[in-house]
Amino acid sequence: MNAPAITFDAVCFGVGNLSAEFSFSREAGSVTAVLGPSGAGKSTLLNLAAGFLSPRSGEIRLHGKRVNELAPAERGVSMVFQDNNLFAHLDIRTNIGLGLDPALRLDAAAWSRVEAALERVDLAGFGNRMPATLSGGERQRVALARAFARHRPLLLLDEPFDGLGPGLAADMLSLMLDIRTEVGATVIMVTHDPDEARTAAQQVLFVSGGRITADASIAGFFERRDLPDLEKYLGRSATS
Ligand SMILES: Nc1ncnc2c1ncn2[C@@H]1O[C@H](COP(=O)(O)OP(=O)(O)OP(=O)(O)O)[C@@H](O)[C@H]1O
Repeated sequence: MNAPAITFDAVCFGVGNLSAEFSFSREAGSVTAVLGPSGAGKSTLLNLAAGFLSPRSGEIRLHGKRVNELAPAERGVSMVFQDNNLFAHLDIRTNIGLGLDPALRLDAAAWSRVEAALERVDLAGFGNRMPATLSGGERQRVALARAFARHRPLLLLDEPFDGLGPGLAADMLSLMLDIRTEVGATVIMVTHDPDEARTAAQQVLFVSGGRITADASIAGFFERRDLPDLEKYLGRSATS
C-alpha cells in the first residue's frame, strides 16, 4: 500500500499562548477542510506542514518521508496564505514565474504555463502589473495562479477564497478542484465557510485549542450534535 500523502505524528509546537499537538494522516488525492475557531492553530498546522515553522518534537512525513529537517522549497508543497503572498517589488508575471523556479530560469514552455495560469484565474493581460495596482481579490487570484502553475503534490490553502465574493470564490474553488484532479494533488485547506468545506472536501480536521478535536468525514459533519466544540463554533446552543 502507498504511504499516506501527509502524516503528522505527535507534532508539538508552542508559541505565545499556543501549545499545539497534532496527529493525523491523509491519503494522496484527498481534500481536507481544516475548521475551528480563531486562534485555534489552523494556520500553525499548515505552516508546520509547509516547513515555515519547525516542530519541537514529533515527526512530519510527506509520502512516507520524514521532512522535519527539509526547507519549504524541498518539500514539494505549495501554500497560499491569507495575505502577503506576493513580492511587492516584482510584477505579476515574475511573481508567478518565481513559483516555478526561484532563480527564474524559465524556458518558453514554463513562461507559457505562467500565462496559462493567469488566464485560468481570469487575469490574462495582468502580467506586467505590479501587485500594488491590483485589488485584494486580484492579488489572491495571482497567488492561486502561482500555486496552480507549480503542480506540487501537496497544496496547502489558508482561507484562499476570502474576500473574493461568493461567485468568484465558487469559480476559484471549482478551478482548484479541477487542478487537483489534473495534478493528483492532496489538498488541505483552512476555511470558515461550511458550504466551501462541503463542496470541496471529503474530510474534516476540526482544530480547537491547538488540538485536533475531530478527524471526520465531511458527510453529515455539520449536522453532528456530539461535538461541543462544533456547537460552539457554529453558535448553536446546547439545547437547540
Ligand atoms: N509568532 C507568534 N507569537 C505569539 N503568538 C503566536 C505567534 N504565531 C501564532 N501565535 C498564536 O498562536 C495561536 C494560533 O494561531 P493560528 O494563526 O494558527 O490560528 P488560526 O486557527 O489560524 O486562527 P484564525 O482563524 O484567526 O486565522 C494564536 O493565539 C496566535 O496569536
